[in-house]
Amino acid sequence: MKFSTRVCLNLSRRAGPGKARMGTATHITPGAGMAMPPCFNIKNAQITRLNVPQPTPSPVHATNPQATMPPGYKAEVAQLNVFQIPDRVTGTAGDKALGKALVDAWRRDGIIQIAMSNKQRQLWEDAKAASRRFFKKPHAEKAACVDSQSYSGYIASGEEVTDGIADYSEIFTITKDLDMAEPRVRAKWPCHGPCPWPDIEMKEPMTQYNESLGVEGEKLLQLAEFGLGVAPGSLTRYTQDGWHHTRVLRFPPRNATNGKGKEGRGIGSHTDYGLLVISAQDDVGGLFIRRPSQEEKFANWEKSAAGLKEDEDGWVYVPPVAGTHTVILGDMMQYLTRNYLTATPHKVGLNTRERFAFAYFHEPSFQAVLEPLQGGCGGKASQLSSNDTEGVHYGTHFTNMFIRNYPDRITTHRLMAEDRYSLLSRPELRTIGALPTLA
Ligand SMILES: O=C(O)CCC(=O)C(=O)O
Ligand SMILES: [Fe+2]
Repeated sequence: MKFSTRVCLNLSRRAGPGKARMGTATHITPGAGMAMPPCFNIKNAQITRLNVPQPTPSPVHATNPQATMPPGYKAEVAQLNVFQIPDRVTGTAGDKALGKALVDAWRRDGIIQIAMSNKQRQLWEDAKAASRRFFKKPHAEKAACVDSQSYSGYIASGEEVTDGIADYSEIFTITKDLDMAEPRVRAKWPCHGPCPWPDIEMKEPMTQYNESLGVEGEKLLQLAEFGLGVAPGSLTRYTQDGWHHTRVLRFPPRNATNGKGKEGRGIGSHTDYGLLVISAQDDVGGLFIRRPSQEEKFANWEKSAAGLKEDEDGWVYVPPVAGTHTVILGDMMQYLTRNYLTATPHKVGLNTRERFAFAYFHEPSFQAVLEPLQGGCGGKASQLSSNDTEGVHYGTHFTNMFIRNYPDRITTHRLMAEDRYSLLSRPELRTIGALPTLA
């Protein structure tokens, strides 16, 4: 069987692996015309004393955040602190206090909000302009952006399925962009291959924005290590050559869909699969999350959490705040911390206007075999399931997710036809493990 690297066919489906839940916000109401984001409340005072830089001023998108909530949804409205992340994390007292504040906020709210630097803000504007340009292209041109070896490329509205229902999101996925001569591509590693960029106008700004988020993701992991009380490197050892990837997203207005999904639903409830999800949204509004809860248990790497509590109460709406990224947690963070930090269930509703967003996934290496952290976590990490003795191979978790999400995509057919899946158990695909003893 022959495969071209680019084809004009895309039948992807997101059948399932988990998504679901949300966080709480903290509590300063931004006033109309306020120049600073609603930042630093109680913890703030403490952070300021420790010389953590203040956030750059950025206006909130809406003077009434509630007003941006998609119609037909009922949820509490989050009012999140905006944390300022330093240019470098070196282990100062300020870094340690900030790490603790971030971990506390994730445990309480399931989500944090961080200020973009001026540079990042420019990169986000450029990436957003490129996204708008791309999604305006004729369908055939977008649909040609598919690759038979990687899961990078275009997914039309209604093609991805979460928990059995089509999502209305239109997506361009960017995984590690590896050319055909790259040894892992030549060795036919699952999911490894080129990104089928439509043009340089898309490639350049997206690549630059993603690289900047990669730096942010590493700093957040370093800070999280302090906050968790584990040895430096306990998390970042897994992200050498991390399998970071991005979903560039467009959501149609609720009254202009193609009828394949469910009225008003953008993406169904799910958790994402790696360490951190750093997101930016425009001023339209659509994201909901669930706060961590003792009552809501899930382990998406074992059993799909897709659809979790989707139509139940308890959701928190995350209104757009200009000049900020939000950061939620993925399955591997939950696994590593044995439920001390839990993956954040979330979902997206359709609004009256089209909405553009980015979700950047800061991930372990494809080759990483993760094992739960030893120590730290305030001594409160819990038992994982009894069959957890071998750790989790991230590359297998990722491949399983994408096969399940896109069973009809050319990439899945080729992976199966060439028996690439069996390579996942080879030692050369499992070269990054946990240190024998940590902390
Ligand atoms: O649109 C958003 O804000 C989030 C998108 C999302 O959850 C995803 O792409 O997995
Ligand atoms: Fe997500």
